[in-house]
Amino acid sequence: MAAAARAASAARSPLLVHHHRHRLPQVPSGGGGSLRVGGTGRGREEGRRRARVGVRVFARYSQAQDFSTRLQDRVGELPKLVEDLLQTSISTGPQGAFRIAQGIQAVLGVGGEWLNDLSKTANTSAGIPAQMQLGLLSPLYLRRLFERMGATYIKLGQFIASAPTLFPAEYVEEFQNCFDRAPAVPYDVIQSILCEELQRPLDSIYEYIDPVPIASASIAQVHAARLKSSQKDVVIKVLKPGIEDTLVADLNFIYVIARVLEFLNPELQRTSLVGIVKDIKESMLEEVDFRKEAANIQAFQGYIDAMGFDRQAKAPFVYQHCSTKHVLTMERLYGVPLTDLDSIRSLVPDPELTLVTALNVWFGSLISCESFHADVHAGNLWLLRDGRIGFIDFGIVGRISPKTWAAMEVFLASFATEDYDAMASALSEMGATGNDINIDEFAKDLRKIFSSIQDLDTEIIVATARGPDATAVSANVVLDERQMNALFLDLVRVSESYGLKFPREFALLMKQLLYFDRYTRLLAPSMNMLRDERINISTNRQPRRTDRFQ
Ligand SMILES: Nc1ncnc2c1ncn2[C@@H]1O[C@H](COP(=O)(O)OP(=O)(O)OP(=O)(O)O)[C@@H](O)[C@H]1O
Repeated sequence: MAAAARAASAARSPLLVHHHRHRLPQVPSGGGGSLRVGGTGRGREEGRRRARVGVRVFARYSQAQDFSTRLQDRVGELPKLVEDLLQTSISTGPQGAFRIAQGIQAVLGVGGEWLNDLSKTANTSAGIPAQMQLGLLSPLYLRRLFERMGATYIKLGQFIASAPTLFPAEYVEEFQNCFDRAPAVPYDVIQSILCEELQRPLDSIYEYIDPVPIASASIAQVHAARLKSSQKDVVIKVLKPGIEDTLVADLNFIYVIARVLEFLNPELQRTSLVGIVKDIKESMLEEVDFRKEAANIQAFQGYIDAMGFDRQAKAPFVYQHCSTKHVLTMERLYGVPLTDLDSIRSLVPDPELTLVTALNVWFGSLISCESFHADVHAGNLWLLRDGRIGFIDFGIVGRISPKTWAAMEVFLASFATEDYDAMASALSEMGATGNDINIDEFAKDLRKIFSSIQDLDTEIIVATARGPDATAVSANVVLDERQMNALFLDLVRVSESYGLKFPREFALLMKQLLYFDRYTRLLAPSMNMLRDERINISTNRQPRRTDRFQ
């Protein structure tokens, strides 16, 4: 029987490779005798039942043995792990314990919501709905938990939403809704942060500061102000108090979890979990360093000037003398979002040219600027009162490698000409993992996905044309964004089913293109953004005057 059990168990579990080294456990045998598989009638049945029990017990035992063997193999790495964890907890300080307490509170809060929702479904015959089955790990409840946990997790949620190549589609979709609005910090607190950061009396720098913020998100709060010296209108972006410590404590906590998980399960090293966490940590800490944002703004303005785009576009001027790591004072831009068609019509005679300009400036930055603006949602891309395009919020920027951009260009050209074979080849090039890909089949699947675009956007245009009222317009815009995201997720899902794995920069780029696609449907419905000869996507572009666009 032992041999039979071992053979049966080995066939099921790949973990049993080492089992010849271990003694078999004592299997409970009921009547005291040894297990028998053979025999007749009830006896044979009983024998089989016991054998099954034996196999299960054996498999569990084997897994435990296997686990401990793997741990033993890694004992040598233990000192490094302990040292790493110690250093991390020292750099976290007492804030760590405070955040754990807040975390428990958040888990209890969302746990209560889950139980409440669960009790509502208890009277129905359908059982627990699929979206609740994973408890607090279900996308909806995890998103709510992240929102309660504040800045780090909201940013993490936004990272998940922008990385369909790394996370499951349900989570990517749900985290699109990650709400980044937070209660405003009282003005007297903001005032004391400003005094401390700028090291001078505020009335020597600013003529006035509006105590009511223009915006308050999880990380920063923005106030309108006027400079004393030049009487220029500015905005002051202030990092909220305690945000950096919270971020460090949270990211250290996430790092510790990732490090321990990887120690316990070396398989995870292949998914480079710790590497991903390190990258997230780095990019988040960059976002709270406004000197980086200031540098991004200045690099972008430098690119605008160098390319002769200064009459078409601008980024806000940064006032260095009243900016620090945690305070960013910049020129106040006045304008309307690119989705506000009525206001745009009142500012420029031809909204289509506005869009052409925005596209040329942005596409040009992909190759001619050290980084590109990677968050061109309508709140960050404005038509200014003087007819120029204003780019704001350079907290998230991307950098694209020449290899990805080369494949991306072929991808965009094939998209414009609806050449799905070329698109399949370009995507295979970009996400290549060495697998053989059936390009014909892949191309057919891509055609199916992209043929849905046309229907989806017509709705938006009709709704906008008929509804002069702004709320109707924006309601449609939200719907549009979700559909576009779904489309992109489809693209990633189908590509992955062919074994492709895209770099994150591809997802970042696609997301921006989907925003631009939306603006195109709204501002220039008859224009094909990828085929229009006024729009220069190619890397062979030469710097030139672009006055003809406006
Ligand atoms: N230079 C500027 N001129 C005018 N308004 C500005 C300027 N910069 C920021 N704002 C206003 O402040 C808001 C928030 O600024 P910003 O986007 O930089 O902060 P954020 O915390 O990254 O916000 P979000 O996450 O919503 O993008 C903007 O949506 C805009 O209304």
